[in-house]
Amino acid sequence: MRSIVISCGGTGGHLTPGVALAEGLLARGEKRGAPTRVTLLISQKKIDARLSERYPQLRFVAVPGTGFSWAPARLLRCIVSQFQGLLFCLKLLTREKPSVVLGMGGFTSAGVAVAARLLGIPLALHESNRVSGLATRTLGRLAVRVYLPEGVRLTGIRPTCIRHVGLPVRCEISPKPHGEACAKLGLDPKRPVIVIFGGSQGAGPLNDWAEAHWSALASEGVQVYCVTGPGKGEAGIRELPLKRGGTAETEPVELQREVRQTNQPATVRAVFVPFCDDVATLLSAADLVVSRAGAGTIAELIRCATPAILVPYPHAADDHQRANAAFFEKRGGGIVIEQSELGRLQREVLDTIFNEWLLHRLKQNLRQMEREDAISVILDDLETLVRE
Ligand SMILES: CC(=O)N[C@H]1[C@@H](OP(=O)(O)OP(=O)(O)OC[C@H]2O[C@@H](n3ccc(=O)[nH]c3=O)[C@H](O)[C@@H]2O)O[C@H](CO)[C@@H](O)[C@@H]1O
Repeated sequence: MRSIVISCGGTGGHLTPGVALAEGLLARGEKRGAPTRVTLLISQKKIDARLSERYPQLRFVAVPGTGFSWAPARLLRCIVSQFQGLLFCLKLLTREKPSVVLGMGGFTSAGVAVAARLLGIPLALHESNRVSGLATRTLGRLAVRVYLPEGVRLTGIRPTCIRHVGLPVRCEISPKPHGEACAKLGLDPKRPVIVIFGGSQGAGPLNDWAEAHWSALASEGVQVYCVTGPGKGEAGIRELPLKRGGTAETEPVELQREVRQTNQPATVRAVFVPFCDDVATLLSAADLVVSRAGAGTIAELIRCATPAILVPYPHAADDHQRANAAFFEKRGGGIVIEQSELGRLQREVLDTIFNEWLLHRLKQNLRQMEREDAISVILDDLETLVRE
């Protein structure tokens, strides 16, 4: 394949699978001595800039465009910016002449998909969620290939265009030794760790829950590591002194300056950070994760075999997070709690994190869940499409 344009902007959940495919293409090109020119289209949102700066070896281009909304002012902004995005993509595709365009869903896919169609460039779309998004539903008819998660159907698309395949996960996401991961995060590997993770934007209700409950968890000896999301929550380290029996006192102590070097810290710690650049370490340190049910997070939990309690975002488009979470629970990777039921989350966390048999069982199930290499499946298929 000479050149490809991958549209993957808007959220971390769209961008990181695009990065995973781009890394796969670069590796293939190097092995074959025939590099593919990869261009990743992202949005102008801060989260895209934050994530993409970690991959200087890849070529990112920010494209105009905002998400769809029925609110009149935002709808107008969406129409104008999508038109600007279409003009931008027409110019870019005319210049680049890619062999294929791949859209990973989301609002940044619209302009480039229409531009590809107008210029006669084959278009493929990838859907990561268990309910197809607006972009896949509307643009699917323009595509020669639509990749859907296992068992997901989409009406109005020719069945011969559909391939079922999972979410491409970046090569850096793989399980690391638990002790090393804890040490990297400043946590004690001998004590249970719960990670709270709200996806690329963070989740206010999960952050609030972590603030309200970290000291109760610490008093049971459980450490908390909460990724609040950029611009959300209050970063810092909170600690409770240890009692003799190993559980903590109930009065928090301030420990913002000192990071203890000993293997046996005399306190139980809760760490709050706005963003995490090393998700493999984060998930490898966790005995249990409490998170939103974004497709990206779920695929990474599976890759690292980390059990989770999922709290789906109740306002996600077409309620796709509930569908993602239900599938994960059905496969035995963890359990689902509704946001309206956060009152029982502490009990669920303690019951699960101290139940070694259950954690072991969930890990075993997670290891059974990833059966294929999504990157190879998609890249092989795209190469076939281009040859045809
Ligand atoms: C609120 C909402 O509608 N979110 C959607 C958004 O996901 P959103 O971006 O919120 O979350 P996902 O869980 O899908 O993916 C997040 C990605 O960002 C990375 N990351 C996140 C935080 C961090 O500190 N560091 C970091 O690297 C994660 O490792 C992961 O690769 O798109 C997904 C894919 O269509 C959907 O499934 C989600 O429902």
